[in-house]
Amino acid sequence: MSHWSAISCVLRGTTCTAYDYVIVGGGLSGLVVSNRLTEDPKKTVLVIEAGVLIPDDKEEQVLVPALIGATGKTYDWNITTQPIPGLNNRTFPVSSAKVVGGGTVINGMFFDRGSMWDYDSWELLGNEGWNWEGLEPYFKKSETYTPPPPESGIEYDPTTHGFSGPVHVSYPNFLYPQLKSIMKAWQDFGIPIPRDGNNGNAIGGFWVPNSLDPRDETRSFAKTAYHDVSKKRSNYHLIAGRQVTKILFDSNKRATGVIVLSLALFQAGPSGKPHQVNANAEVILAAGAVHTPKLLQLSGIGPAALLKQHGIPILNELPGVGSNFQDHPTVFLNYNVTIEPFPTRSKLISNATFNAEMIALYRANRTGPYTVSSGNTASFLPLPLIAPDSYRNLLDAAEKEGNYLDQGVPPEVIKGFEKQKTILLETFGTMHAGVDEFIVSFNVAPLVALQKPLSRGYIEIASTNPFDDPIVEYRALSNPLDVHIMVAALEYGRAFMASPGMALFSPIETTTAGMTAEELEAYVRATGTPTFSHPSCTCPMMPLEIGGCVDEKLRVHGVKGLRIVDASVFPLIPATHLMSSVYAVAERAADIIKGLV
Ligand SMILES: Cc1cc2nc3c(=O)[nH]c(=O)nc-3n(C[C@H](O)[C@H](O)[C@H](O)COP(=O)(O)OP(=O)(O)OC[C@H]3O[C@@H](n4cnc5c(N)ncnc54)[C@H](O)[C@@H]3O)c2cc1C
Repeated sequence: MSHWSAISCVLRGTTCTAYDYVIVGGGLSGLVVSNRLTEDPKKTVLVIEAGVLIPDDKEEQVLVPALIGATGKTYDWNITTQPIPGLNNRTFPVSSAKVVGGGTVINGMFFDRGSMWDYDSWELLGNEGWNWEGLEPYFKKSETYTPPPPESGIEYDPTTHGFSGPVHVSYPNFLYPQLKSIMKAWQDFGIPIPRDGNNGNAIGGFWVPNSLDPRDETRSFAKTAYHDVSKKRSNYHLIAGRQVTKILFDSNKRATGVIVLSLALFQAGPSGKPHQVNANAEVILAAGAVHTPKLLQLSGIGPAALLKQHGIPILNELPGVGSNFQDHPTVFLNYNVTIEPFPTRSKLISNATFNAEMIALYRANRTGPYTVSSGNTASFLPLPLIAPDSYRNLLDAAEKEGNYLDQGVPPEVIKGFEKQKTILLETFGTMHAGVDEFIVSFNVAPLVALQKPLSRGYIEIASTNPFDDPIVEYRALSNPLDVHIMVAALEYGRAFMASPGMALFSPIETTTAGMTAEELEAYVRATGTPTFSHPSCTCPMMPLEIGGCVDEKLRVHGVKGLRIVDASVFPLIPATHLMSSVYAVAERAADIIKGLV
């Protein structure tokens, strides 16, 4: 179908057989890119999302910040990891959203950015322009930032924020008072306190805003921010509840369209005819870090051995597809807080009367603890700060050791990892890289999350059935340096909890009390998790010869008319929660596709 017949088809409002751009995945990145592309009324765009479009009247659990997690697994793919040897062969649920809006519908609304080095390291891996300077304009473009009120005492840097973008970013009008005491204790303990952690200086402890609309204290997410604007445009179509099962190519390896199916049609066999949609310009993958590699592999793009194993004809051998999998492993320290502050989130849940009063307060005035989602403070700490006496030895040992990659990893992927490792180890010895996220929440529960893992996992298809879950092999803590850093982070966290600034809570360490470093390692392996809900990096933006999947214009190596715009293109996971970075990457991707970058 030509461009002009596609236009006349969308004007009739029916689902067409062809569009200029077909976008797979209506999550965070898919909704950003489709919105920006449909700014040009001459371009037609179809977004295909496997999950549902939540009706407006069913949204309270999504919109009310303190109800995060209330939808359970309703809007998730419900995949389970493979047993993880580094975590005592335990399995875990994989955080992967399945709904229009993707992760932004169910996430913790934490809205922070990494440090400059997090993004500059992407450029060092062969991606010109992908650095802090190149991304800051897109961080700004995506947000409407509402500064904290002066009486909150929170400082901010106006030069780094955007004030007219689609996503509302603000602080809740209620801040748990204990967070101020914890922030003061961080400062007294020697943790740097930058003025605004979102201005590229995300080293130390700082206040973190949320993806929160301050006009009514509700979640601001990709559906409200981007889709609700796009849907008023006649050149924008979205189909929900349908899965893309294959990308189609012509004989010149140009992506020409996709096959769309529902599970019911798939199960109906030959009588359940799949739907084919053609793309006149490009197919754009925005299916997220778990599903983008799966779809490429099903379509004949991936490691040759894997495709052969499943009898899939090789369209384009691309060893990096599904490799380089990263996330932020986490572990809690356990404390009894003898002088417990009031309120806490636990009190909200356990005290039915107080809870009823607070939800009523929120419904009536949009104030109180129900305006708070997952939190408003975090610290990102470099290795020389948390392990001043041992960091040099740890890095020297890691440099000499092997790569701890899985057996059979293709040579290109090994080369890419070695390059990443050199960059990481060099910077781990400086104050520029946050290796440990240390949170002490409003429940005064300390948690550490490893920010820059050296362990690498992978995503692989389990079969040729597109409705089968992919194999999610985390391989978390397979590299010993990761465990050493987590143990150092626990020891540092424990020293902080015993510091004078925390005495007002009188915290008493429980399970981990008195544990040696060896015992703490066993504790991490027995109780840690592989994820902070940040799966990423599985189709990295890097040159082909070092295991990359996409080039710096986000084009899939070796084929035409196919790009990736989601969290899978990060070459290295940044030391931050991922949402604002995915927004910025998707905004930049849209400008690249428009030819503006
Ligand atoms: C529970 C949870 C909590 C989180 N908390 C935070 C937080 O507090 N702060 C923060 O910064 N980040 C957080 N994140 C991370 C952040 O939300 C994600 O990094 C971000 O949403 C990733 O965007 P994406 O576009 O790559 O993928 P997604 O937003 O996941 O979108 C991908 C979409 O593609 C669809 N899809 C997949 N395969 C197909 C197919 N074959 N056909 C059609 N559609 C398909 C999926 O259903 C999904 O909707 C959290 C994530 C989760 C899941």
